[in-house]
Amino acid sequence: MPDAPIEASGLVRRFGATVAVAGVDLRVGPGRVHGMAGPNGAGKTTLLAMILGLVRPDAGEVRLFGRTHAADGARALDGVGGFVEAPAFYPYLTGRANLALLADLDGGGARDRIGAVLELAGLGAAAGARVGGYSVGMRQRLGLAAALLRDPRLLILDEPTSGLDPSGRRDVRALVARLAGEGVAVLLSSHDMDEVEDLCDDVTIVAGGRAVFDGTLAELRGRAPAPAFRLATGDDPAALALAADVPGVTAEARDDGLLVRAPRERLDAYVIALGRAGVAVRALALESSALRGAFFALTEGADA
Ligand SMILES: Nc1ncnc2c1ncn2[C@@H]1O[C@H](COP(=O)(O)OP(=O)(O)OP(=O)(O)O)[C@@H](O)[C@H]1O
Repeated sequence: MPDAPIEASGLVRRFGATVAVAGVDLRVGPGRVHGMAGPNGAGKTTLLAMILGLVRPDAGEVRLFGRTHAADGARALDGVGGFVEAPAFYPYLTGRANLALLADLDGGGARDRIGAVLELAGLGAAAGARVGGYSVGMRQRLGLAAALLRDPRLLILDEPTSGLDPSGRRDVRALVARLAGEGVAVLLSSHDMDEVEDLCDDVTIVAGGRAVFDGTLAELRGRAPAPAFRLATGDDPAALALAADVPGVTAEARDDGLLVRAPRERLDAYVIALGRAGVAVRALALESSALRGAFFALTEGADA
């Protein structure tokens, strides 16, 4: 069996008295999109930085396609592209010139790929403008273009859609899905469980420097509590009483209506029961998705 794009075990990293990462294992297979989610300060960026060889672990080992930073030096990053935190560029140079500098450092065929990666990242039109004038989203796109210059088989992205507007997020998600379809392994961190749900095959949820969940998206869904909905009716006390009669549905009164927890098919039964009982449904909106519920259940109370 060929070596996995990422095989990391027992990773630990301290900063003074702070234990940023307290013993994490991670495996990412080819063509998989692996999400790393967790609250602020959970240790996501430190983990990605250790995997990219930017931060040295106090304990544990990272193997990228079987190579280690300690034994293989810069060669450990052959076939690996990515960035942690916001990607940095020269503001007085154009996007294209910044990529040309990086391509010269990388060598190989990187120079020939500049035009193509600018297009892929949706920056074709802005390639000739100085980076100093770029928006946060455009810098993010340039970071992605830079990561793609290396024609990676493994892409490591720290919050790649932060700072992007909805259409930018959609573009980046489509690009990640397309690359994964071509066999590229992608490890990305995200605060957005909807994005993780949309994009990822596998998920590691980190809290307080530990992996509190590591598995497939389907397994995470299996652990998820029922989603929550906000419900406004013509008669909340009657609706509350009716909820007790529908199996699988729980409801509680809130200042602005009711909060109802139920799997979707049970929710349908409840809404039909409300109609039959003459209770008007004025508004029904998703408050928290099942996956967000799982995220909160796993990370609440963790020392993050
Ligand atoms: N260079 C550093 N020096 C000191 N402490 C650090 C350093 N880098 C990270 N930390 C600390 O390590 C912990 C984990 O930080 P990290 O940035 O890895 O978390 P994160 O999950 O990426 O958070 P966020 O979602 O806010 O980006 C935090 O308590 C942070 O303050």
